[in-house]
Amino acid sequence: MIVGAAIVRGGSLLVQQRAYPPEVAGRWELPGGRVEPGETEPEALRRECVEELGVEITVGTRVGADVPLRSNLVLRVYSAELTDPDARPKALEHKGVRWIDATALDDLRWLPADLELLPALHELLEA
Ligand SMILES: Nc1nc2c([nH]c(=O)n2[C@H]2C[C@H](O)[C@@H](COP(=O)(O)OP(=O)(O)OP(=O)(O)O)O2)c(=O)[nH]1
Repeated sequence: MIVGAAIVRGGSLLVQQRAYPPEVAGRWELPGGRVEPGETEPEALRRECVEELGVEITVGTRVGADVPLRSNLVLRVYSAELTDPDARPKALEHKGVRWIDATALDDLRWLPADLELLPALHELLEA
């Protein structure tokens, strides 16, 4: 299971730009990663956000349907907020991070699997 966090603040979504591997470097994704043995999905998201962004998040509810990835993996997204709304997420393992509003969702060069999440992300940001 791969989990992703749709972190929203004031109508904007936090996105991060992959630095590796070369095939996908420069493409955008949601913070997150693999759920390790013994972790719950929210625990994995909180760990990944500390590792990738240096921030604590509060995990909410599921966003969209599971997206199948290669080799028996699926991507499952949860809504989230910064626990401290004034925290400044940093690109610790990525090329960059950015807050985008709903109008920018469709213009980003996403990882291919994330395109399936766009309707649900629109709904989340426009709610
Ligand atoms: N974090 C994240 N991964 C995504 C998204 N969309 C998508 O296809 N993926 C894929 C890319 C990777 O193949 C996989 C997550 O790998 P990762 O490298 O971020 O995870 P990780 O830190 O746990 O690393 P590893 O143990 O797999 O090396 O999921 C997304 O929006 N966010």
